[in-house]
Formats: sequence, C-alpha cells, structure tokens
Amino acid sequence: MAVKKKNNAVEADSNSEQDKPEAKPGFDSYLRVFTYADNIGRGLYAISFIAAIAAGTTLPLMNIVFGSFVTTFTRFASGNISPAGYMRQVEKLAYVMKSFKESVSLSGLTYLRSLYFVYLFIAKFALTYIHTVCVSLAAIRTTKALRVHFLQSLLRQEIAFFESKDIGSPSIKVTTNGNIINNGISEKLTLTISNLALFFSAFVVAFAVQWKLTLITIGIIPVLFVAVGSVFALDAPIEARVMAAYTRAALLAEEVFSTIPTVHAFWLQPLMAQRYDSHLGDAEREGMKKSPIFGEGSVIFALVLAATSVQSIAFQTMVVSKAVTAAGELFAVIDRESAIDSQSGTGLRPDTCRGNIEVRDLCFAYPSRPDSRVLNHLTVNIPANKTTALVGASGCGKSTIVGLLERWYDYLEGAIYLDGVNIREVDVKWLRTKIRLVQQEPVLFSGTVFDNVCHGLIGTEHEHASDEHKMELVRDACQAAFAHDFIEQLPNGYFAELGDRARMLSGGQKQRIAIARAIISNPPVLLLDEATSALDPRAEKVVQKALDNVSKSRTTLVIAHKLSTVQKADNIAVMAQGAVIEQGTSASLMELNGAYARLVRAQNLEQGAAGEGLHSTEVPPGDGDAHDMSDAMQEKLAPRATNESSGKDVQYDESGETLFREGMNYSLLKCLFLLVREQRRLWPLYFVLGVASLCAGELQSIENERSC
Ligand SMILES: Nc1ncnc2c1ncn2[C@@H]1O[C@H](COP(=O)(O)OP(=O)(O)OP(=O)(O)O)[C@@H](O)[C@H]1O
Repeated sequence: MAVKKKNNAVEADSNSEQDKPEAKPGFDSYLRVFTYADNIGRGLYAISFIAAIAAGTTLPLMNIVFGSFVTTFTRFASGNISPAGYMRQVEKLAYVMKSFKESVSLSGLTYLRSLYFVYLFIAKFALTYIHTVCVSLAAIRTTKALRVHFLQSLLRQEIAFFESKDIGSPSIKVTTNGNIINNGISEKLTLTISNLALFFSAFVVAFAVQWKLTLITIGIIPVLFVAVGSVFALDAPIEARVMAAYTRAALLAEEVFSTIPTVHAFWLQPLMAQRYDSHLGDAEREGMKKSPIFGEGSVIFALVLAATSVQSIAFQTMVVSKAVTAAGELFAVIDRESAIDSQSGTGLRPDTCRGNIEVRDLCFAYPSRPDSRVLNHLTVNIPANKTTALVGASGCGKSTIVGLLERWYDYLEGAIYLDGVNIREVDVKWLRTKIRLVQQEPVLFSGTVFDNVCHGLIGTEHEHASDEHKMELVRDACQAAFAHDFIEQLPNGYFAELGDRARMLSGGQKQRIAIARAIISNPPVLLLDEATSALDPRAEKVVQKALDNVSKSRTTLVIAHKLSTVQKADNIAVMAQGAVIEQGTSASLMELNGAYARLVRAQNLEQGAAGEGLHSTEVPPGDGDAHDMSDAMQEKLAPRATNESSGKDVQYDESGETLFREGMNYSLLKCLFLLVREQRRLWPLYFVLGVASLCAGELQSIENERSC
C-alpha cells in the first residue's frame, strides 16, 4: 500500500488538553485585537488617530490666541494700553486670521470671538467626523477578521471541548463578544484619544502661558491617573462576572427557543422564565457594584479637576474595559490547541482505502466522565465490503465506537486500524471523508437541497469540481438514496431552499438527503447509527431500502435496536458493558442460544404485544414515495408558491416577518415610555435622577453666567 506521509508528526495524547479555556482579560488581549486589522484597516486607524488627536488639541491651541485677545481687551478696558496700542495688538493677534482682520475693532471683538467659535466648531466637527467614520470602518473590518479566526479556531476543537458545560454558547460568544469588542475599538477609542490629546495639550498650553502656576497645579495629574487606573482595575473583574451572567441567560434562552415544543408540552415556561430572571438578577447585582466605582470616580474627577475631558475618559474606559474582557474570552478559544485537530492537515493520507477495520483491545472513558469506562478491552473485526452489526442493551457503548471511528474522541488504550494503519496516525480530515456517518437525527443546513448534498464533497477531490459535474454527482447520490423523486416534486427541485433545520421536509425525506450527502463521495466505509429508529414505519421502510441500496459493496457498520433490521448482516457483534461477548451470523448466534438469542426472543415478545396496534400503521405495498410529501409540507409550500407567482421573494416564515415589521412600528419615544412603564420599582430612582440632573444643569448655567 502506497502511503503518502504529509507530516511525520503524530498527534499528541488527546486527553491531556480537556480543560476549559482560560479567559485572559488583560490589556494585551485588547491590543492583540488590533493585529487583526488589514492594511486598509491600519490606514483607517492611522487617519482616525491623527484626526482624533487634532480634534482634541484644537481647543487648547486656539485658547492661546483667544486668551491673548481677552488679555489685550482687559488691559484696554482697564486703561493700561491706549486705543492705538490696543488696535496694533489686536491686528497682530488677528494676523493669523487675515480674512477677517478688518472686522477687528472694539465692537467687532465679540463678532471676531463668535466667528472664531464658528471656525473652531467647523474644524472640530470635521475632525470628529473623520475620526468617527474611519475608526468605525476600521473596527468593523478588524472585528470581522477576529470573528472569522475565532470561528475557525472553534471548529478545529475536538468534540469533548464542546461537551464541557463551562464553555458557554459559541454562537452567543461570537456575536456578543464581537459586538462588545467592536464597541471598544471604534469611536469610544478615538474619543478617549481625543480627550487625552485635549488633556495633555491643555497642560502644554498652560505651561506656555503660566508655567509657575501650572507646576503648582500639575500635582493633580498623578491623582487623576491613579483614579482612572483604579476605576479600570476595579471594573474589569466585575464586568467579566456581568458578562458571564449574561452568557448564562443567553444560553438558557437559546436552549428554550430551540426546544420550544417540549417547553410548551411540559409547561416549563414559568420555570424557564424564573431561571432567566435569576441569571439577569446575577448580572444586575454585579452591575450594581459598578455604580459606586464610577460614581466615586466621577466625584473625584469633577472635584479635583473639573475637567470634562478626563471625566469623559473615565466613561470611555468602561467600554474599553468591556472590550478587554470580551477579547480575553475569544482569545482563550483562539489560543487553545485542539486535542484532535481536523484542520491541521498532518498525518498519513493513504492513496487507497479498502475499508477493512480492526478494533483491538479498545478502552475508553468520556473526557467529561473519566472515571467511568465505557469500553473495556473491546475487540471486533469489521471486514471490508461486508455489513457488520453491533447490537446490545442500551448504554453498552455501541454509539461510542462510532465516535471513536470518526475520531471525535481518542481512546485510552488499544487501537483501531483502518487497512492496517492506526487511525491516530492518519489525517483526521482524510479519515472523515473515508468513513461517513448517517445518524438517527438527520441534520441539514439552511440552503438548497443541492448545497446540502454537496457538503458531502468537502475535503474530497470533487470539492472544487464544476457545478455541472457536482450536479451529476448529486443526482446520482440522490437516486441511490431514493430521494430523487420527491426532490423533483419540490418547487425549484434540487434548488429548493430548505430553510432553518429543513422543517419543510418530513423526517424520512431529510434522512434520505442525509444519506445522499454521506455517499456522494463514494466513501469505502459507512456507519449507520440507528439511522431509521426516529422514523414512522412507512418512512422507515423507504429509508431502510435506501440504506440497503447504498451499503452494497462498501464496509458498513450498522447499529440498530431493532434486530429484524440487522438479521441479514454478514457479522453480528453482541456487546455488553463495553465489550463484545458474542459474534457471528444471526443463524449461528441463534444456535448458540446466548445473549443474542435472548435479545431476539425479548423483541419478538415485545412486537407480539404491540403487534395488534401496529397493524393500523402498516405500510401499504410500494415504497410510499408518492405519499411521502406530507400534507404539512404541502401547506408550508403553498404561501411560497403564491408569493413567487406574484414575483415577491418571501420566505416561508412569513408570519414571523410580519411580526418583525409590526415591531418596527414602535417609535423611540414609545419604546422609552414602555421601558420606563415596565420598571415600576425604579420610578423613585428615576425621579431622584431627574431632579439631580435638573439641579446640576441649573448650577452649570449659573456657573457659566458667573464666569462670563
Ligand atoms: N458524550 C458523552 N459524555 C459522557 N458520557 C457519555 C457520552 N455519550 C455517551 N455516554 C455514556 O456512555 C455510555 C455508552 O453510551 P452509548 O451511547 O455508546 O451507548 P449505546 O449502546 O449506543 O446506547 P443506545 O443504544 O441507548 O444508543 C452510556 O453510559 C452513556 O451515558
């Protein structure tokens, strides 16, 4: 056998790295986010940072010129300089603004001062606009690249990683953390830079104007930075806990909505709502701890410097702090090395694969339950081009073997050989294209029938074939899986959109598409794990025929509870407590009169008892395909057909869209009103807040008047 060795590296022991990834909420995680910026992103960041610094320094620089005007005017008003001297001074100072120097006069000073503010405003507006737009664009590009990398890193993790109850929902993480990071690296960042520029340039100006006074007051700076630093340090861990609580809440919501029929059936809504409320309560309690921190921070800043720029920095840091935590969580996954990396491309890729499997002395325990051995020195042969069946009581470890053959997990002891090569030494991606699986619950993805069947070509030599060639392969696979006829009846045939979880198809139809997907690449090994047990008798019969058809001339491993479906298997292995206890054909095992014979007798008794009831659902002769397009599906398709004829591209979930559009009719004020009305217990706080804000506003205007 010719063996192409892509890389000598054989994967390390997989069980060493099963821990939950450690989140790294440090500032280095925040800085690392920027490494995801591409050239355009870096350019945009450079422009936005320069514009932000310029916007920040505009005000203090202008103050130099403006301050001199005020001084000249004061000296003139107090009689310290003559009218002629005053005019000379003003003209000299106004030289920088030649365009309106004629307007400079005693009465025109106010005019000049107003114009000066207009120019100042325009410059600040333009610079702020530039830095906001540029940084937003750069942030979107950067977050997108980070999200893609996160997802890629996530997809290479081994299955055990996803079974850890602590990892949270990846979909929530990629959305929520991505949004938080985006927030923290866009305009909040440039506003912080702008405020810092304002802060430092104000001090430079102060030095230029009155260095002695500035030296006296400069002692405030360390106090301010300690205050900002403390706020930041205290906020980060609290923010991490708030996010964890929100993630738990979001996970629960995701779980509830994906199992909504069961939730309704068992009237679990109140319990789930209570749990959701409790998670939000945790977030609220943690969030409340932030109030004094920011409250104190604000008081310190307001009292010590009364500098709005620094106060503003303190508030921007809250957003940055969130981004730091969110980035830490994503990088924890990105940096985690997968124990079984399907994307590594390392390992053997034999040129041919006959599909002869030998399982030798296999021992295994799931990483989440390391103390409970599921397989105990299991040995079984699965010869090439034959059908081998695994039978045994529930929980004896049949499906576990499927997981090990697919290398979702690594075994502890023993070995599995494919054509004589230990599967640990072969490239995981290669292995998975040679061993295809059909499970009990067919999982189809949104997209067309064609797309879904084509997924079976990924990683094979046909992955990048032309659409025509792919169509040929798809059609052949669907014909072999007895799916072609019903697919042709769908509106748009092979290009019918299946929608979310392919709800428009019956279970049997979904399973036949899943079978077509499994065999389209002509894999030498097919694993059938209870592939018909979730189906009603009629669909089961059609799918069983399809499976019998596609199992011909390839190695097939069948796991089935119903012994009638495995009777014709070339070899039947009977399992108990993680080991094979009997092996042979059905006839030889019946003769042996051991565990298999007992199972058969038990099932015969069960069927005998249920037999009467079964008659009413017995399958009529024929494969039932003509009836297989269920009434429910016809109903679901009807609105689409109508809408298509009217030229509109409306999805099946039209009612959902209508609801969504209705939701859009709420105005901002109405939303605010509804929100406030909901939160009755917060009304006293809202009242205090309103009164305090009014007083603060009034004080500010009195202060302004006095300083004028
Ligand atoms: N992902 C998992 N993590 C931890 N334990 C698991 C996991 N999957 C299965 N188990 C446990 O491993 C044992 C064997 O499970 P397995 O699914 O292989 O049995 P089975 O023979 O296929 O059962 P059934 O016929 O009911 O499908 C059971 O005790 C089960 O609880």
